[in-house]
Amino acid sequence: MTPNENAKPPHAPIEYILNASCRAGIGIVAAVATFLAERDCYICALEQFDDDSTERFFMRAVFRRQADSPAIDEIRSQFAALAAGRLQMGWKIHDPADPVKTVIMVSKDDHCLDDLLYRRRNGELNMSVTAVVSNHLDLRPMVEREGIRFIFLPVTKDNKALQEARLLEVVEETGAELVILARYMQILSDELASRLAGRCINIHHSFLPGFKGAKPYHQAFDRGVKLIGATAHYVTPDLDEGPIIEQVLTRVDHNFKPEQLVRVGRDNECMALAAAVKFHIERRVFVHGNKTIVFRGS
Ligand SMILES: Nc1nc2c(c(=O)[nH]1)N[C@@H](CN(C=O)c1ccc(C(=O)N[C@@H](CCC(=O)O)C(=O)O)cc1)CN2
Repeated sequence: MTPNENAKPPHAPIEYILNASCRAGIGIVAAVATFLAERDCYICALEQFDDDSTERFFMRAVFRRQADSPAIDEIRSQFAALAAGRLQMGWKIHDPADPVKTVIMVSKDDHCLDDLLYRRRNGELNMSVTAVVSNHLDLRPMVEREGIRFIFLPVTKDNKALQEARLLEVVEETGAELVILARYMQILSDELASRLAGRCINIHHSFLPGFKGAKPYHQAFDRGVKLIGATAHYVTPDLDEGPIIEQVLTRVDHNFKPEQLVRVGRDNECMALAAAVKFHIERRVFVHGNKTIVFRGS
């Protein structure tokens, strides 16, 4: 059997991810590093960012517990005390070994869904897909072939609220932490978008701000663009206006026919969405106002 290059080596030490943010100031990194060192924890990655405009500080630390380290829940409760003190920190310690429970929403286009499921299969995306929800039946066979639950929720002007309530039930009953709009072609209501704030990622078929609405690549052809792109962003009530997580661009020129632009567009969408989902799952993304801080690592 060919070795899976993505597979983690057996007995890889357990790593935890600390995400924290607070008012910028002196000694924050030192305080966190000292806290971890005093508990015999080894910091194997640390990234931080100071937003001068809002005097806000953000950090992502990856650390390993060692033989003499307290249990992780003990570390969490002890860190709560530190964070509640002078630092006044918002924080969370994640166990990256836990697959992120995810609901994927699709309409008729299959390229992003297919790409995400492949990357899940090869271990690139540590997510467990609890359901695929669609307003069309086109992709049911490919989803059920993967052994994943397919939920058909056709949307009309009259049943939109009911179907959105059903979607929220699916998210809650499956414990989904993430919703991915993988070319889902219905606009989520303000209420649903707000309920899913910071945990719903959409792929937009252009380099935002760009060509809105139908046939963006034909609009690109008519406009004679030299670059085409795709944008993965968190969903907000404002269509295509959510915090951008990742963008992918490809240089094109006058030789590209519309169908070729569509093909390049599909690849861009898959790459931008997969990268954004990976950053989210690896706890590399902070939302700050209507923007993101993404600790991409080395
Ligand atoms: N609240 C939000 N919902 C959605 C967003 C978003 O940014 N905020 N993004 C869209 C995806 N999308 C572009 O990326 C998009 C999808 C659909 C439409 C649209 O006009 N849809 C029509 C119906 C079309 C159809 O049935 O095929 C509509 O909803 O009336 C625009 C942009 C996903 N949802």
